[in-house]
This record gives sequence, structure tokens and C-alpha cells, in this order.
Amino acid sequence: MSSPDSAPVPAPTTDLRSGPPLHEACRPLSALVGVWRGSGEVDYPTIDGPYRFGQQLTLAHDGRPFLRHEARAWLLDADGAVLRPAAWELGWWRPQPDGTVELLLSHSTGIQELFSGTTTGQRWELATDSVVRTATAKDVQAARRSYALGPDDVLELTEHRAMVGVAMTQHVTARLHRVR
Ligand code: HEM
Repeated sequence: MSSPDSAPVPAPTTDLRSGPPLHEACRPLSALVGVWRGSGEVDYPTIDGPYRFGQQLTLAHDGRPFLRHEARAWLLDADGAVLRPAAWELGWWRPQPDGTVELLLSHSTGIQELFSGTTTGQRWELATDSVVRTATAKDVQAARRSYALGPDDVLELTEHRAMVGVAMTQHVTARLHRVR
């Protein structure tokens, strides 16, 4: 019997060997499914950086033609100790029949983004089509994000952002390793 807190439909899974089969449409994204963790560097012309941070990214599926995205980050001190929680985003990857991919991201900071992009081998390049903000959110205009999976199974994240009056400039770069 299912536990009281689980819905009576397949639970999202990061394990491609059990649970519902990955939907055919998600095949271009299959290498991304899993739990990834690692560290990176964040900086921007308006902040007092660079800072080191840790990040965990979970990409799960329930057999339907999309992936569920969750990424949490935390700032690190020079010795690698956790200073405090940082960015937290939730979203959905929606692969399309023409080979493009849509990504919806919702940030805890009051920002919602719609990205569109491409899959080229083991590289995913995305750029925002639209960004909307709550009344109190910071002025984020646009972003470009890429994930690239190297032969050493390292997932490299790079993100450029146009925000708070600055043109598109790198904000985040990270190297994540598969933990599951
Ligand atoms: C791994 C992901 C990220 C990390 C570790 C990170 C970290 C930081 C840090 C440390 C700052 C300096 C202010 C502070 O200490 O809080 C900052 C500023 C900022 N970040 Fe990020 N960030 C990340 C992703 C994002 C994303 C996804 C967005 C937009 C949706 C974003 C938008 C901003 C903005 C608007 C500022 C303020 C700039 C300013 O007012 O000068 N960041 N970020």
C-alpha cells in the first residue's frame, strides 16, 4: 500500500533501471536524468565575489515526456564548509519533436523563466524567451545557460545573465558529478 504522503500515480524517479520506462521523447535528455552534485564559482560585476558554492541538481521523470528539475545551491567558505543556503529553483524540461527543448524554471527569488534551446550530443544550450518577476524581485532581464557532459562524466554548468542594469555576463559556473 502506498504511504499517505504519496500520490496514487508513479513517483518521479532518477533511476533509469527501475520504475516507469523513460518516455521516447526524453531520449535526448536521458544522460541528464539523475542526481548531480558538485561545486562552482559565482561572480557578477555588481557583487563582492567571486564566491565558491556547492550545488545539487536532480532531474527525474515519471514516464511522461518531460523531466522534473530541482537545483539547490549553498555558499562555501575557503575551506569548503557550508556558509548558507543560496539559489533554489524548480522546473520542467520539455523535449520537442523537432529536437528543441523547452525549460521552465521557477526561482525562490520571485523570478520565472521560460528557456528554449537545443541538444547537441551531450551538450544542452538554452536561452530565455521570457522572464517575469514578482513586484519585489530583482531586475533580471535574460539568461543563457548550458549543461555539457564530458567524457569523465562531469556535468559542466555555465550561466550568463543580464540583470540589475548589466549586459549578459557570466554569473555561475559549476562542475557536477553523478551521485545517483
Ligand atoms: C548556483 C546558482 C547561484 C548562486 C550560487 C548564486 C549566488 C549569488 C550570490 C552569492 C550573490 C551575491 C548576493 C548574495 O550574497 O546573495 C548573487 C547575486 C544575485 N544573483 Fe545569483 N546565484 C545563483 C543563481 C542565480 C539565478 C538563477 C538568478 C536569477 C534567476 C540569480 C540572480 C541574482 C541577482 C539578481 C543577484 C543580485 C545582483 C545585485 O543586486 O547586484 N542568481 N547570486
